[in-house]
Amino acid sequence: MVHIINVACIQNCATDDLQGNLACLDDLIHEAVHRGADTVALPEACEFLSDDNDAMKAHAKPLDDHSAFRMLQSRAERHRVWMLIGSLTARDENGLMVNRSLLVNPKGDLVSHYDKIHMFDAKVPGQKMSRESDLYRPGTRAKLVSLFGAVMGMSICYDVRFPHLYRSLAKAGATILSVPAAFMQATGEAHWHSLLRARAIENGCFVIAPAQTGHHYGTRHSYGHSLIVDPWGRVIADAGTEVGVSMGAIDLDEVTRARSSIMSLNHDRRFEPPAPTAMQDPVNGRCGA
Ligand SMILES: O=C(O)CNC(=O)[C@H](CS)NC(=O)CCC(=O)C(=O)O
Repeated sequence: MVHIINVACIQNCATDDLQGNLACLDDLIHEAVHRGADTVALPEACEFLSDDNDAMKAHAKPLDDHSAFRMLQSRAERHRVWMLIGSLTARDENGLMVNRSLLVNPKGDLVSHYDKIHMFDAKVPGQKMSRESDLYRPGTRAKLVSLFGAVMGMSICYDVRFPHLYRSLAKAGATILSVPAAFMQATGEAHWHSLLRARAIENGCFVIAPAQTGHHYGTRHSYGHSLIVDPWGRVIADAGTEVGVSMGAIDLDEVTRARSSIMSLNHDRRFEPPAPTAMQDPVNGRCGA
């Protein structure tokens, strides 16, 4: 097993200009390879974002007819790198739209994919209501993949708010967790670093989180700050807010070090859930008068 993996997080700002987005990604991938990356990680929805649902639907293609997928796959092969395509807007075997994360090996073969499980249906102040579930068919299975002999658990963006997903990935053997994202500016400022560091610390895992940044359209801004976090919770790469590439060396011995010091991953205990209390306000969890 390789112990050091040189990961590049690509940080871009997708719009509804597919060719422009792909040209930008192509340049950034080139830069990442030039800087010594053996693994290149791209954000969620890295190839296309539009506020027009009809444009999203028209863009969503099955993988065998997906020009962005074909282009990125060819770059993995050309540069002989592993590529985590954080996600593409695609269609499944039944023609339903999925927010799909893909791992491509250095030969250009698609090794595995993961469909985002948790749909971002949210009302953030100052933003239009987000209803991801209007467009996408949510995934129903968690996925592990092998990367240089390390086990990586896949996820996407809003999934980061559901810690039991990562617990199950770590329990099943993951030592790296991928969380590609297009996190909102407002929620990113409040939550992004904390959520990612918590997932790393509580599971003794590296977290790789390539993210989108900047102004996409209308009122939509992404937070940026693509992060790589080590299993002790140290941020080893933070891309800030510019479009670009940030690099981090993943030393898998850090997983052993963190887990042999704090063994919380092995200290889970079964317990009875608390009985619901009639006295509690179901919304705020406060005791009734
Ligand atoms: O729309 C697409 O096609 C791609 N999907 C996304 O960008 C998704 C749904 S809008 N974004 C998030 O999950 C942000 C989560 C977030 O910001 C939070 O949890 O605070």
